[in-house]
Amino acid sequence: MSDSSHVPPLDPTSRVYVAGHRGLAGSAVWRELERRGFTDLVGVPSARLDLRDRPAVDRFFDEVRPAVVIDAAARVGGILANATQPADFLSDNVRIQVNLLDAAVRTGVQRFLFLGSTCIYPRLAPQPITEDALLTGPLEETNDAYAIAKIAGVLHVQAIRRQFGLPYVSAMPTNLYGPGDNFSPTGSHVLPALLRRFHEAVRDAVPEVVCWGTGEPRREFLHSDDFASAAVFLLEHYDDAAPINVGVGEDLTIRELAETVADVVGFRGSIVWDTTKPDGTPRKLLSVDRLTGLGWKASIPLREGIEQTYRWFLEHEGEVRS
Ligand SMILES: NC(=O)C1=CN([C@@H]2O[C@H](COP(=O)(O)OP(=O)(O)OC[C@H]3O[C@@H](n4cnc5c(N)ncnc54)[C@H](OP(=O)(O)O)[C@@H]3O)[C@@H](O)[C@H]2O)C=CC1
Ligand SMILES: C[C@H]1O[C@H](OP(=O)(O)OP(=O)(O)OC[C@H]2O[C@@H](n3cnc4c(=O)[nH]c(N)nc43)[C@H](O)[C@@H]2O)[C@@H](O)[C@@H](O)C1=O
Repeated sequence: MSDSSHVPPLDPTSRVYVAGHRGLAGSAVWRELERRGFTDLVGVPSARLDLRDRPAVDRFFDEVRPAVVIDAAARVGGILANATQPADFLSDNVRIQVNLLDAAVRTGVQRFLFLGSTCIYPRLAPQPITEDALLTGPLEETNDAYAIAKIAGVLHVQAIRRQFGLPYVSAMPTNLYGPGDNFSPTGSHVLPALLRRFHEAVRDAVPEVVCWGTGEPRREFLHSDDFASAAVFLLEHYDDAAPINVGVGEDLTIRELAETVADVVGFRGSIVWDTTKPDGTPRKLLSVDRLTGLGWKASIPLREGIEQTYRWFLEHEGEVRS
């Protein structure tokens, strides 16, 4: 297990490259680093640096020479995007992470945080899911291609530790939400999708909202600001080959989530379940014992986080990703 005592604190003047700094997780990590006084942050939009382009990534690392890399860049999407574009999810994510990790090793990056996902764990893993459930059973079919890419990333980090002795680590966030999320009606995750759908139903006086699946699956949700706090904490307190779960350790049904979102948004109509859409994994509640054992705990209650994200959505409705 990790030994926090030998992880040196991050120097706030060191150059930190946040890959995917405009995304949900990356933008929150950026804000957290700024809040903690980091003065040399680097971020480049995908339109200027496509991380699938290996020569471009190599040139970027040669020029910029970051000391620390947080990899929050990936092709990311909800259950439908994953199920319908598996080749893109596998190919893009393998290329992005391989290019970043290889360039980091080659140019002497000191610390690297790779972000996986809870979908790396078997579909029917015992609950709550501990980190040692990895590779113990079959994956959930709706996101197996994405999961295999992420598992390759975890193994790549472990191989780098073995071969080069570098203190690179992997974190497995549970389902995230927050300001700057993707609110696409078909491509996004459930929480932003429902915020938007219920909001539009209220706005347009529609009496009925359709949600996907049976409503029975259980999910856990972590606010992106909490995630960012954990990410920086891990860079300073975690140095182990095993991936570490990042979550709250509590879940709810999708039906309960829909009712909460409806209440926050002020929707008083009926909720209908479209069972032609997939449920996905029945449950993926994380064990967060390893993380809490190091001294970190989530602090934003779900209802409060949803209210805050809805306020953000209202202020940015015209510019949200869709
Ligand atoms: N959201 C969630 O619920 C969860 C997310 N994760 C993981 O966290 C990480 C961040 O996810 P999240 O913030 O939600 O995702 P987002 O979609 O919000 O952000 C992803 C970022 O990756 C960048 N990106 C994508 N493709 C490329 C590319 N080819 N070249 C350069 N940059 C690229 C995008 O940059 P740009 O904006 O410039 O186009 C974007 O800002 C991912 O690794 C994801 O797998 C893990 C568990 C749950
Ligand atoms: C983070 C995680 O995200 C994905 O896995 P997922 O947890 O299944 O994610 P989801 O948020 O899309 O769905 C959660 C549940 O919610 C239900 N649901 C209801 N109504 C809507 C809806 O309107 N949109 C969506 N997307 N889901 C809906 C939906 O049917 C499912 O039962 C993978 O990309 C995976 O690879 C991954 O890592």
